[in-house]
Formats: sequence, C-alpha cells, structure tokens
Amino acid sequence: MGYIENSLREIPLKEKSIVFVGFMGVGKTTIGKLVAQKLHRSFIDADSEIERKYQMPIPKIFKTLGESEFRKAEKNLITELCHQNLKVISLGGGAFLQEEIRDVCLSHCIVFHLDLSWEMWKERLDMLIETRPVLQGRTIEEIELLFQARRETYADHHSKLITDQLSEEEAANYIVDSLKLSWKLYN
Ligand SMILES: Nc1ncnc2c1ncn2[C@@H]1O[C@H](COP(=O)(O)OP(=O)(O)OP(=O)(O)O)[C@@H](O)[C@H]1O
Ligand SMILES: O=C(O)C1=C[C@@H](O)[C@@H](O)[C@H](O)C1
Ligand SMILES: [Mg+2]
Repeated sequence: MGYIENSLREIPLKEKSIVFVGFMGVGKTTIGKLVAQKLHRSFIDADSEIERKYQMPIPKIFKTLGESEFRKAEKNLITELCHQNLKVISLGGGAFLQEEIRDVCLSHCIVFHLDLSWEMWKERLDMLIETRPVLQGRTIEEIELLFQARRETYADHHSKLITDQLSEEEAANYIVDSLKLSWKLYN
C-alpha cells in the first residue's frame, strides 16, 4: 500500500480528502460538487458553511462583522474539515492566503489548484461582483494585480488544472480520472 506521510499519522492516499483552491470564480464550488458526486463522497463548500453558521450571506458578514471575523471562521472551519477523510472540500478564494490553512490542507489532503487565464476569468467578473466583496470598489487593473499576486499563493498544491478549454463537466471528469490513476499507481 502506498502512503503519503504527514506530521500526524499516515493516511492512505485513497482516503484523503480533496481540497479545491484557486481564485474567486474559477469553479471550485461547481466543479468540486461534481467531483464529489462522481466519487460518491460528501461535498462541503467552506463559504456556504460559514454563511450557514452566521445565517447571512458573505457580503453581509463582511459588512456587519468584518472581514477578520470571516477569516477566523474560515480558519477554524477548514482546520476542522481537513482532519476528516473522504470528503471533497471547496475553499473560498482567499482562504489559502492564511498560512495555517495552507499548512493543514497540504499536510492532510490532496490539494487541487483550479486555474483560469486572466482573459477567460475577466469574462466572469460581471457575474461575480455582487457576491464577492473583495472584488468590489476595485478597478479592473487592481483586480488583475490581485489575480496575478494570488496565483503565487495557490502555487503550493499537489495538482493543478487549467480549465480554459473545459466545461464544468469535462473538468470534473478530468480530475476524477487523474485521481483514480494516482490511486492505482500509488496503492
Ligand atoms: N469550466 C467552466 N466553464 C464555464 N463556466 C464555469 C466553469 N467553472 C465554473 N463556471 C461558472 O463560473 C461561476 C463561478 O463558479 P464557482 O462559484 O464555482 O467559483 P468558485 O471558484 O467557487 O468561486 P469563489 O472562490 O468565489 O467561491 C459559476 O457561475 C459557474 O457556473
Ligand atoms: O477571494 C476571497 O477573498 C473570497 C472569496 C470568496 O470565495 C469568499 O470566501 C469571500 O467572498 C472572500
Ligand atoms: Mg465557491
């Protein structure tokens, strides 16, 4: 049996939870949900869990409680989730900026970076702006700088997929196939 070592105990590769990271709007939630269905695993979206906990949408959490409260909740939730196996977890776009979140995800789970070119991503801006407070009040040039800067953070991952040419379904199928192949090779 092949195992990847981590600091606490050895978890068989096949049982590790899968975590999706990447910039806002790249498809972590939609593709993560499809991957979970295809692998018969439960799906957890970190943003939705936080909205459920506070009983308000994210823009309202940012407005009334502040971004720092949201980031604390994000860290506590993701740390707890990463200690559970056999899940598919989609993070919020800013979660991986916290070092503790990066560390716990990378040591306990399989981290997939979903990426998109800037040219493709900017076509989604209008659809995203209302529900993503981090994008609000910024010029397109500022958003591009944020997009490029954050790419460096997501560079810490186990696997990456550029989805420019892929539908949500195709991306999910590709991820499932590549996971199954690595389980076969390393188990
Ligand atoms: N491969 C794709 N092709 C076309 N549209 C896509 C693709 N992936 C996602 N989308 C669309 O982009 C939008 C944003 O996707 P989604 O909410 O999954 O992003 P996210 O990465 O979870 O964002 P956030 O970090 O803000 O949570 C959705 O409307 C979704 O249908
Ligand atoms: O990129 C970010 O900082 C965020 C992304 C969203 O998924 C939400 O987690 C929230 O709007 C913050
Ligand atoms: Mg999402």
